Amino acid sequence: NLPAGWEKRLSRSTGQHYYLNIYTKESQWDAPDKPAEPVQTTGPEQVQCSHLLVKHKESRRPSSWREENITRSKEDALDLVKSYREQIAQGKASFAELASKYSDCSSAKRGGDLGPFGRGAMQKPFEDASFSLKVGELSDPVFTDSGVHIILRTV
Ligand SMILES: N=C(N)NCCC[C@H](NC(=O)[C@@H]1CCC/C1=C/[C@H](COP(=O)(O)O)NC=O)C(N)=O
Repeated sequence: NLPAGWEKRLSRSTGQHYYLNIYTKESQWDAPDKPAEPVQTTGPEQVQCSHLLVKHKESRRPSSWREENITRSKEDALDLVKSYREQIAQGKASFAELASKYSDCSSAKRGGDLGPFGRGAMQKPFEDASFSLKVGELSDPVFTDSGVHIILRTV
């Protein structure tokens, strides 16, 4: 029978069976004769990201250079972050421009730049999002105890 790490599939177009390597997602017509190996992808040691943080009343520190006492709801923070993301994605504003104006993090002064960081530096949801972005990619909204972020991986 089938070696480990493979799945037998039926090709709808040809009616033939093919074999899918569940790790690499590659497929082949002939039956595999040895187990498929999990691929070890470690990813980068460090990344550099900028972020735009919108805090809300449940943030771990509901205060920032912009606003002494932040009282907006988490939903309102998410709506704001989505609107900023839309403006950036549509090329209506640059990430750095909006981060410097609206980010509730002190990194706003640097267009949102956090500098290079490795795993273990940032809160886990932020780290996981940052390390899964390609260089130049803009994240979807990310929630941490600090608030709601969008993240741009720059290096
Ligand atoms: N290594 C660098 N450059 N600085 C140390 C970062 C420490 C780290 N910070 C975060 O995880 C939050 C979320 C992502 C960015 C970030 C920035 C926070 C957000 O604002 P706050 O909730 O703190 O008021 N402001 C600064 O720390 C942490 N482990 O708490």
